[in-house]
Formats: sequence, structure tokens, C-alpha cells
Amino acid sequence: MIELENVAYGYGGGELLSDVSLNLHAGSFHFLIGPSGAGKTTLLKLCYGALLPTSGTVTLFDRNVRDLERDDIAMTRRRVGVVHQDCQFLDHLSVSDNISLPLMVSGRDLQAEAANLKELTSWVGLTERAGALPPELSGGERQRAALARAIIMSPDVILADEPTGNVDWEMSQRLLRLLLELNRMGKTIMIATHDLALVRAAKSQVQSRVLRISGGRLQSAGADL
Ligand SMILES: Nc1ncnc2c1ncn2[C@@H]1O[C@H](COP(=O)(O)OP(=O)(O)OP(=O)(O)O)[C@@H](O)[C@H]1O
Repeated sequence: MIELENVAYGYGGGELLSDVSLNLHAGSFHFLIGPSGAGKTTLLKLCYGALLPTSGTVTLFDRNVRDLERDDIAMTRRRVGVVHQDCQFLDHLSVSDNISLPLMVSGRDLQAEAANLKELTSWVGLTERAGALPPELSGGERQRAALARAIIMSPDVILADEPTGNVDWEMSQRLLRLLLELNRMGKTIMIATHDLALVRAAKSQVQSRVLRISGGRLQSAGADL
């Protein structure tokens, strides 16, 4: 699905990530951990083509990102649902409209998608909040709305950046259950998180791989968790 080979990246003034190789194969479940500023968000951005590597190769669905034309990038991005760290809603639109934004942007017939939207809104437990505005939502409701928006286009891969940030343990478990269910449906998942308790909780429920960014390099973590 997504493969990085010997990837390096820096924002200017030195390399933030060096020699990163990673293969997100179909149906896999990965956690990405590391201290604040280690480069987790940056690595996720490389994984969906929002950033191009300084060196090395990123392959998205068998295509080198460097060879993708503008339209290909849009198509590829539709196959990858991203849950952004800060959720980034349009505050003047309802929760329901925010969730369906990717449909609008890609020109889908919203009437034809109404049942899909309703089902998804219910699946994340936001039916009662569908008409609310984003500033009226709790942290857990925001995270669930962000997840619903990320999957409304039925992506193959879901990249979630701190999907349980700012929520209590019960809500983080609920979000984890949703992500596990998506994985059981065949979706490829990668979660960047500081929440090691979440990683431990998932271990008994899914065969996951835990990767740690340390000193700009990607290493397998596991036994020490
Ligand atoms: N657009 C940018 N321009 C310059 N530097 C950036 C940019 N985005 C991120 N950085 C820097 O790159 C480093 C890694 O940032 P990144 O957001 O990838 O880390 P992170 O591991 O996701 O952190 P956190 O856990 O706090 O979200 C940080 O030092 C950050 O300040």
C-alpha cells in the first residue's frame, strides 16, 4: 500500500528523519511512537504525499510519489484517510457537513451518499450531534467526527495523528475500538501517538507493529513497552 525506502527529510537546516524504511502492507496495523518533535507528523505526511522526501523513495499504491501528476495525487489521497492532530474543522459548518466535506470536494452526489453519511455518523456515535457546530463538541466528539470525515471516502489506509489526544481513557478505548473494527474490515491503519497505554491496550486485540522514531531514525519497539 505505502512503502518508504531509505527516506530522509528535513525542513531546512539539517535532517529531521534519516534512512527511514517502512512498509504498510494491506491490512496491517502500525503504531508510531516517539517524543514530541521526533517527526511523527512529518513521517505521516510523507506517507500520504503531503511532503516529498529529500532523498529516498516513497511509493503509494505502486507509484513513486515523484512521478504522480496532480490528478494522481488527488486520487491517491482519496485512498488514504487522514485524521489530523488538530482536527481542522470548518467551524461555521455543521458536524454533518464537515464529515461530508471530502464528498463535496470530490464532486460526489451528496443525495446518493446520504445513507452512507447517516450510517457513518451513527457508527461513530454522533447522530445526536450531527447538526451541532464544531466549537460545541467535546474533545471525544471532535475526534470521532475527524475519524468519520477521514473514512467517508472509504479509504484503504487510515493514518491517524494522535487520535486520542485530549480525551479520557474511556473515550480513547472507544476510539481504539473503532480503529480496530476498521482494521478487521481490511483497512490498513497507522496511528501516531504518545499514549503508550493505548498501544499496550491494543496489543492483546490486534497483531500490531510498534515503530519508534528516535534520533531521526525509525526502529522497532515492542519488548520495552
Ligand atoms: N512546516 C514546518 N517547518 C519547519 N519545521 C517544522 C515544520 N513542521 C514541523 N517542523 C519541525 O519538525 C520537527 C518535528 O515535527 P513533527 O510535528 O513531525 O513532530 P511530532 O513527533 O509529530 O511532534 P508532536 O508529538 O509534538 O506532535 C519539530 O521540531 C517541528 O518544529
